[in-house]
Amino acid sequence: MDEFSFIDSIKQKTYKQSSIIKGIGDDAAVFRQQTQDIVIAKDMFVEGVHFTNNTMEPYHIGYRALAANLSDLAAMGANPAFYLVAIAIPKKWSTVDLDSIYQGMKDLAKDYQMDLIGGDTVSGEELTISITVIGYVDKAKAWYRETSEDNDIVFVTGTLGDSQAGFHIINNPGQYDQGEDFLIKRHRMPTPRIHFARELEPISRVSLNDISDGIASEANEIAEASNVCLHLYDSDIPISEHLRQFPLSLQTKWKYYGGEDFELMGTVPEKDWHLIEKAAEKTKTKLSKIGFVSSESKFQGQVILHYNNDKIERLVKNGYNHLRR
Ligand SMILES: Nc1ncnc2c1ncn2[C@@H]1O[C@H](COP(=O)(O)OP(=O)(O)OP(=O)(O)O)[C@@H](O)[C@H]1O
Ligand SMILES: Cc1ncc(C[n+]2csc(CCOP(=O)(O)O)c2C)c(N)n1
Ligand SMILES: [Mg+2]
Ligand SMILES: [Mg+2]
Ligand SMILES: [Mg+2]
Repeated sequence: MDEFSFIDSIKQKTYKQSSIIKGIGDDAAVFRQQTQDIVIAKDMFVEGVHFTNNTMEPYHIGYRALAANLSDLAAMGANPAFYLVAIAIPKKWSTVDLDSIYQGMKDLAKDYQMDLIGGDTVSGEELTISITVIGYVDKAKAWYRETSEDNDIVFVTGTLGDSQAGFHIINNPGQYDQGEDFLIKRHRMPTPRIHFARELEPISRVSLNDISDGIASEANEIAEASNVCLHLYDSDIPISEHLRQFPLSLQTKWKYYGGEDFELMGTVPEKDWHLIEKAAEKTKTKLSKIGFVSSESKFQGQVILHYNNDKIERLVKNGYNHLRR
């Protein structure tokens, strides 16, 4: 295999998006846009940091890398259209492995009619994939973290902590007999909540964030950006039945600080709560009300956790942090 036949092998023969003018094959891609706002995000996926040859098969590497990127488009409310893939490939990876990585991306991209329109290929020491995703929202309909207000309802999709539980099971084989496949799949093939997020478009205001580093981190990002306090009820944080087999200390650690669940959390005015419920119903997405927003100055920019016994404490930004030394 050489670089050019590799590129040829990943190139789509046809494109699904009608706005594409030039896809793979020149110095850059070209698409034409007139009426909507364009949303762009990038996330990297690195061997030894996000996966090892023990935690993921090549197919999962591609799937999970694109899923994380799509999750950011979901958090903006965007409709995905294009992706570009830069990949650094160590010598030990075979053509078959690379095909599987791209098949993982392709299968997920198909669910959203996305086209691969470019990228870059280099050799490297660790497998590294950097994806850029591009999508659209109606004019001025992207959802931002800084729009949360007093009395909003705080919500989250899905269940939290599953991905880290799956990661733990992969690393401790044979020790758990319940929900193994479910939890491991949540780690390897998370579902970006695009369909749910797209249904929110009629709502006047939603503050939205995807959960890549753990809800403790993402809830604080909304609180800080909006200068409000997010109050969360510990007993309302949704976890799967399979997470309950683990010691409480691990359940707590994973649901708040685990990350890589790629669920969405956000806040919405009380009057629009029924619209969020409708979006969840229509897209068969699990939805939980987990708290409320206050603007009291004492707790501005903070997240407060409420326990059943009326005890409260600050939930600090202790999620996954790449640069914490
Ligand atoms: N090295 C960088 N250079 C330029 N901008 C960056 C860089 N790293 C992050 N950003 C920007 O900083 C903002 C926050 O990025 P961050 O990666 O924390 O968000 P995220 O993708 O939602 O989280 P995660 O990476 O955990 O999925 C985004 O606007 C992102 O584009
Ligand atoms: C081999 C291996 N070691 C550790 C982890 C855990 N992990 C890596 S990155 C991340 C947060 C999200 O990253 P990002 O901020 O880049 O989206 C988490 C929880 C893993 N998945 N695989
Ligand atoms: Mg990022
Ligand atoms: Mg994000
Ligand atoms: Mg991200």
